Amino acid sequence: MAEKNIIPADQILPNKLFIIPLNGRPIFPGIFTPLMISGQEDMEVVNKSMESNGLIGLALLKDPETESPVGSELHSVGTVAKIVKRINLPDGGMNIFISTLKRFKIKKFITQEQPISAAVDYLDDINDQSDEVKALSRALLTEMKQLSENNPIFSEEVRLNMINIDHPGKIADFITSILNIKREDQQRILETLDVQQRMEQVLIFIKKEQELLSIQKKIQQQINEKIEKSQREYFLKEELKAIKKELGMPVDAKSGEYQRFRELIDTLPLPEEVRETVERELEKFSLMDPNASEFIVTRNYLDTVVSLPWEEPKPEDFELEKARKILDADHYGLDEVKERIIEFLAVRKLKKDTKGSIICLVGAPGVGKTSVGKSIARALNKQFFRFSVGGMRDEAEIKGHRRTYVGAMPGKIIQGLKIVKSRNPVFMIDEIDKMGASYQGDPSSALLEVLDPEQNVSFRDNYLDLPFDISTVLFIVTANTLDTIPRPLLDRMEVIRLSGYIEQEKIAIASKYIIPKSLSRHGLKKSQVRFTKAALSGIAVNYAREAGMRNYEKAVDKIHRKIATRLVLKELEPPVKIDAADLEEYLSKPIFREDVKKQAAVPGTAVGLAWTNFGGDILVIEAVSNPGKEGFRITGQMGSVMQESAGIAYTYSRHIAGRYKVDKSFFEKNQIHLHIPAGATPKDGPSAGITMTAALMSLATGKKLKADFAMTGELSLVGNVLPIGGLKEKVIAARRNRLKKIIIPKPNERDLDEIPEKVRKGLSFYPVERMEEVLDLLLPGVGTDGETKAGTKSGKKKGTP
Ligand SMILES: Nc1ncnc2c1ncn2[C@@H]1O[C@H](COP(=O)(O)OP(=O)(O)OP(=O)(O)O)[C@@H](O)[C@H]1O
Repeated sequence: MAEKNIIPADQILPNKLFIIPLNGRPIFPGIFTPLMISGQEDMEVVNKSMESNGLIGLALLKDPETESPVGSELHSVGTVAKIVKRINLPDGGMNIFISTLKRFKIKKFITQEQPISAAVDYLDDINDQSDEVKALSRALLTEMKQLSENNPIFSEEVRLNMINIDHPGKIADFITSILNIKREDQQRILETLDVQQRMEQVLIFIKKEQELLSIQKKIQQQINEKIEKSQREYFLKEELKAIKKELGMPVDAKSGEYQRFRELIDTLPLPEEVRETVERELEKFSLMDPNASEFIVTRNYLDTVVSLPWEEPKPEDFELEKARKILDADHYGLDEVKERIIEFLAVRKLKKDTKGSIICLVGAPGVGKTSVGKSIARALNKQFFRFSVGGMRDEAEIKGHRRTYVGAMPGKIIQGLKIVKSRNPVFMIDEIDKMGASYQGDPSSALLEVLDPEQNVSFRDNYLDLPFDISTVLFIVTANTLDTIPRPLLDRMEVIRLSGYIEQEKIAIASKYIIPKSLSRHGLKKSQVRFTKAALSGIAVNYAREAGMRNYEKAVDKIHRKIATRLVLKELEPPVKIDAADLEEYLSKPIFREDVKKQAAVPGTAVGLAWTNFGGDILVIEAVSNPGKEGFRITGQMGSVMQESAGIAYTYSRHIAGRYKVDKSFFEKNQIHLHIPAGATPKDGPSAGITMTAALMSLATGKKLKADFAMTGELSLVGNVLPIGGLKEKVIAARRNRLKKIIIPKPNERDLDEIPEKVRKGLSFYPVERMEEVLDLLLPGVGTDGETKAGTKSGKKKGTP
């Protein structure tokens, strides 16, 4: 205790002190710090005190802005300091190092004006030994430690300093002096002599500081994260760019695309008008924001333009012999078709000018139109592209939409060229006979533009809006019938007919082409399945009696599918033999069981031959009578021409009835009903005239017509038999249905030459000029002699026995 009161001689503190006003913050006792002295009066104070004891008083100005302060403007509690070192600065100022010793309180000013001097009392800490103070100082130290750990401002040195301070009051003083607190608060702490109170105040400030610090940290962290993220992205992007550059890849999507377009436009042989437009578009593209919707539109447009085959096509190079071989290899029969195609190709080779050639392949579904088209492409060594215009109502499908429409696309022609990447491909346009028209324009006129050699040199697609020469494209169009093809289109085409197959041909096509193709489609080997000839013929007769091969192909596929399943399930052992008797098991009951001859075995029925979109077909016409009022009724979806034809048949039958021993009142006392079964299929045309008359006459006479006969021919009102179309198809149909005797109009006799020998074989043809001749053949001996024979020279059997 005695030791504590011993004070070093140089620290015996005087009652009177010169005072230096501080405008910053108060300086607490127990601190060693530099202090800048700039005012003249203050320097004088320093000098004076240096000459005596070296002690000065430091007191805080109440208002930091005070210019030349007087004593009363100072806080009354200050700190006495010992000047340790004085350094005079070259600019006339002064820097002193001071060690602060103790608090004082101004009792009275000796001089109010500067240099201010005052009589002072020194103040001691009070209440600094209690347990609370000890606890508080521990708490202070802990808090401070935490604070300094989280904040680099409180350096290591400061931390050490604190640990070495043993006096509780000094700990509080030291912490206050380094905390970031307002000067007034600091002054208040300076004035607090009760150590416990002082410490409590300081603790609050530490807490505030900690809060501040944690907020600061949070902000700092957020900023760091943001910076880090953007920096990270930036660096990654830069790195990616560098990698791409190294690999020679485009550096960003847009510039990559731009570069690609640029290179292509520079190298492609574009016509002048095209080049100008494309350059303009590319310029626009380069200035566009990649996120703008227009950007995609322009990019797609440029992409379409540069993807088109602008290069002049190489001259056609094919050998006729080779072409023939390819056609032969791909197709069975079709000799006439192949011949026509070879002729067409020969002219092409001689003429060198390949512009404006259009082949139109007409025939029933499945007769091989598509496959012939593909074969032509193969023979000419050209790309093949096929699209259908069936049901098309909008000309934009052919000519494209204007680019102003959302989702606009080029038409089929340009799309096709883009796909085949060749200027002289074969384009097959299917179902040209089924094109529609609507308010969206007439696709047939657009097609005319495409096909017309005068116009297609500079074909202009709406989307592209640039001329493109498509005259080097070889167009092949297909149709089931020529009737509905617009005349101007038809005039420009070279029509080649495929007329359908007879049983023998179907069997040959099936075994050579359809079955091998179907086998490989079903993963079967040739050695695993064997069809007998009877089976092949059974399919043709009972399941696929139409002109083409479609249903035949489907039937074969069905059989193969089932075989494949059974082989996998090990229900069958290869090789599997398919005979006629097995067909029902694989294909269920036959579709065509009923024999035509049986259908037509009652009076009032007659077998006609028809020619529809599905090829040639047979037509059984039925008539019945009911006693009652006279009348005539027709059913069976007849078109208007056919209805007229029926009317003529009725009138003419009535007219000649008397000559065939028909009761005079038969037509007056009976209602006659004429019907064509398969009523769901629309039928039209005049060629059933003689058949309807034959049916009515059979009804009227009550006699069956002679079996085995089929017929076709238009009937005029006075009984002449007029020529018809599609004879070949009709004959094929008759043969398919095993009808051997065919009555045809005499003028059609010349068409018989077109019918291949193998089709005609075994058939008899009866060319006729008059209806009476027909009836002579079908109802022999019924007509009154003399009258019926009138004018008959023909009606004789003609054909190959
Ligand atoms: N003479 C033939 N020689 C070889 N295979 C043929 C012959 N005729 C038709 N085929 C085959 O018959 C199937 C049907 O022919 P394709 O698809 O060419 O008929 P299509 O006339 O184009 O029919 P659609 O009018 O329905 O398009 C094909 O598998 C085809 O190879």
